[in-house]
Amino acid sequence: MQILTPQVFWAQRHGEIFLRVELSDASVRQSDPTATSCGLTGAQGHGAKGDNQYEFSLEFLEPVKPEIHQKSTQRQVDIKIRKQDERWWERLTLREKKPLFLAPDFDRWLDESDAEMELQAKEKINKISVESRVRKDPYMGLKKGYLFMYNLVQFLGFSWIFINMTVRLFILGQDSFYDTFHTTADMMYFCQMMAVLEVANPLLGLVKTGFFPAMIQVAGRNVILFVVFGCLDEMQNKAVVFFVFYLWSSIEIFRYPFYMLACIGTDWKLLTWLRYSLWIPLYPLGVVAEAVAVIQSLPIFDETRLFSVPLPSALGHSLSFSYTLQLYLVLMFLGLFINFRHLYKQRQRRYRSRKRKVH
Ligand SMILES: CCCCCCCCCCCCC/C=C/C(=O)SCCNC(=O)CCNC(=O)[C@H](O)C(C)(C)COP(=O)(O)OP(=O)(O)OC[C@H]1O[C@@H](n2cnc3c(N)ncnc32)[C@H](O)[C@@H]1OP(=O)(O)O
Repeated sequence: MQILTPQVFWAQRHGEIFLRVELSDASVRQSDPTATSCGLTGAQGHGAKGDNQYEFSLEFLEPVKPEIHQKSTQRQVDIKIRKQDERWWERLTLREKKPLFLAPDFDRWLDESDAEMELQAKEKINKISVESRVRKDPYMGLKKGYLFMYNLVQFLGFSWIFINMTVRLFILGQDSFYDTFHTTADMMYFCQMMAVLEVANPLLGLVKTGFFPAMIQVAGRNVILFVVFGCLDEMQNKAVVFFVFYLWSSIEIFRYPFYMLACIGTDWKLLTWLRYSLWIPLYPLGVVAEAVAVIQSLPIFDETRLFSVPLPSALGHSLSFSYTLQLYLVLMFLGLFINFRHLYKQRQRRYRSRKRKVH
């Protein structure tokens, strides 16, 4: 019996080869696939020249995986082969001259860029279906609602402080420096007490923030606010209060709205940039302003003996709290280093992942 070659149509994607063999009602035996070739042997079916035995073999341009999916239907034989490496082939066969029985399958045909778009769309659908399969946290809405409200309250509080100080600066000029504490301290107390939640939030798994950087930030500010300014009347009308409060609030009026938008899955480019860039000048300036406040408070603590630790008479009268603050000054710069590194990494991570998303 004469053995004929069937008409074979082909198309490709980055990861697969599709072959459509024009053989109806075929009983097909697949030739043993190798890493670089595939075909059919002894296929009995109805082809272009009627009922007959058909076979073909193709030597591929690049290696393929040995497992082959083959399906014989009333109209045709479909063969799907996976490529060894997921990349676009410039042609199907090793030999540049295409065999006469081979033609493009225009029903499946895509050029490289269309196939890439199809791949991206598939990946997107897969991602969505995986996400929807992951069990939803039943308290997600509650958590997001709480975080949104927290950030909103902090945003309003710090905006009030910032606007109040800016307006007073315009109206009173330098004179406004000296009564910053009396006009804004209550609101600052409120905001900074609330900020303790920022240490609790990562512990409760509500946000991905590192516990340690948040603790350094909140504890560092609260020592300055409640101990250095809050406990010493003499410090409260010093100009340094203005600079400390102004630097704190300048970052927070951008950080909290950024978090608010994150809670509702939104991201404004400019706001994100401000949140991840403003700290570069503001954080060191803030720590310098805080250090000036601590240094100015040292003689006052020495004089007033506030928080001094009584010592046995052989060792002297008492140990001034200013020694603790001198140690704190060293910790401040250590804290600055830790948080500066943390914020730098956060910035890198944010912009690296965004770049990856764009490409
Ligand atoms: C006895 C005491 C000892 C202590 C000794 C310590 C010494 C202290 C020295 C240090 C002194 C510091 C004093 C401070 C001075 C100043 O503040 S000066 C002014 C300038 N300051 C700043 O710029 C700092 C601002 N602060 C911060 O950025 C943070 O507080 C941080 C903890 C330092 C870092 O923020 P972090 O949250 O880690 O980074 P993010 O990238 O923003 O967040 C991570 C992810 O978590 C999400 N998230 C975080 N919080 C919230 C929230 N409230 N609501 C919703 N979502 C939140 C955020 O969206 C991120 O998610 P992804 O984007 O999905 O990653």
